[in-house]
Amino acid sequence: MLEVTVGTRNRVEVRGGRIRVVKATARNNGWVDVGTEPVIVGRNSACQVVLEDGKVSAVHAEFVATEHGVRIRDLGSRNGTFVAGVRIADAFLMTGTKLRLGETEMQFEPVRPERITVSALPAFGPMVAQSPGMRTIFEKLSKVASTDLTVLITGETGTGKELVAQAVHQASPRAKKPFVIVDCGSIPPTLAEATLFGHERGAFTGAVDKRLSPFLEADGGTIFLDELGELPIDVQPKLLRALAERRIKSVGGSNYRDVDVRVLAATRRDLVRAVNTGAFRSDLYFRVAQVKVELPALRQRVEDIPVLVRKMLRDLGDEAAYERVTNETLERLMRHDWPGNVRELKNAVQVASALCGEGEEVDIASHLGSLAETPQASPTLGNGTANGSAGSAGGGGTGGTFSLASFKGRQFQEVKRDVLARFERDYFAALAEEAKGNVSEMARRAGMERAHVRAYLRRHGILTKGEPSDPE
Ligand SMILES: Nc1ncnc2c1ncn2[C@@H]1O[C@H](COP(=O)(O)OP(=O)(O)OP(=O)(O)O)[C@@H](O)[C@H]1O
Repeated sequence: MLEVTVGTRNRVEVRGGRIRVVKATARNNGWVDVGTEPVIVGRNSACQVVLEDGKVSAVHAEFVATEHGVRIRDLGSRNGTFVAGVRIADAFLMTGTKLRLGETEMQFEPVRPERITVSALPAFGPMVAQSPGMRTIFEKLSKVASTDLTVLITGETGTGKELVAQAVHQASPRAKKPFVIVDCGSIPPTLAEATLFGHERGAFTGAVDKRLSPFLEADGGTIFLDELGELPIDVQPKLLRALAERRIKSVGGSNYRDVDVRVLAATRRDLVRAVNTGAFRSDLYFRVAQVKVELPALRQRVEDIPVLVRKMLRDLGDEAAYERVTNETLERLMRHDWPGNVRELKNAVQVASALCGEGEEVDIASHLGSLAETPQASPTLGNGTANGSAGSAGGGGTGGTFSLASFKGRQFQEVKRDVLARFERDYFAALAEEAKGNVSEMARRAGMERAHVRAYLRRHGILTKGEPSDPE
């Protein structure tokens, strides 16, 4: 059994370095240290190292200290980033080397001694981790939580961006005030301003009622701007002004109102790259990214899997079941590539825990990918299958029966997968009917997150036509 470390603040070693411009003009010609906070180099005046070079992009490259050395990442620049004469997208710098950005030559050297020790925390709010990367993030979050700094959280789907935002709010002095989520990805472009800042009755065709701004709903608390990268470009300057001046005016309103909110934002998109393509305003980017938190994909931190599994079983009220998760299962989980990240793991743990009998092995590895968008499952079960219908092993709302004869000669895991798929389809079809297709209501009744419910609906082709009756 792999052991789980749950303890107090510990130390993590990262390898830092320093960079300086050796040729061409730069506002800062001295050495700039590269630590665990990213250093952005580019032409934009908000960059930490500003290069006055027409061949350099607004935000060109980023440097940050990691356990593997200083990571240099090209941020989608037009003319590229070169390390020792080789164009790179992403690289780790371990030894002194020459860099070129546009026509500017730079130099990198590792710090002496090479390793910087930073504090790290094994947990933050409901989140747990074992990997040095996540523990360093928890340490950073624990420091910024008490401030009013704006935090930009990035990461693939299911890495925990919303959970981080909630945890920061909970750990902040604003915890007793509202936490309001605005999903910028689902705002129709024409309604973006009215959705963000509210509108008066009759302000435009269709504005039959007055609508309060989420900034006012969150007064004294925190607003979480999810999928910020999807915000239409024409509303971006208005958001920037609202953040800078801390006041807003509703569409059709005549007065500004002061707002007291802490802003957290998240995006799956690489926003800094969107700055270079012109899809996202650089001034808004730097305003929102006062603190940047980049959540690694689960496949990049597989050592977190055992502690996550244990925590998930604990949340399900059965931490003792961790003893029934074999090393083989954990190893299989660690080899999986996790397209759905922690959400996919949580789903597999929930299903495995629900299906395993008393004292049986918790077979999480058999339920991987159950959130992936796969075509309809279970071709061999239910009504109209080639198999007879002797005996029933469940059966659901759509009236099919599972054929015991169809189990014969087939491997246990395969049959179990089929039965489960059939159960999922019947369960969600019945739920959709009951909740009249309202995804929020379905999520409430099922005790699941909306994203999960949507994934199951898509997987089984239920309400695929844009979830028409879902008012979200
Ligand atoms: N470190 C963690 N510890 C425990 N649970 C976690 C952790 N990270 C994520 N989760 C769980 O994984 C699921 C997905 O997390 P969340 O919704 O925050 O992801 P997200 O990055 O916002 O996803 P998306 O981009 O798809 O909206 C949630 O159920 C959350 O509780």
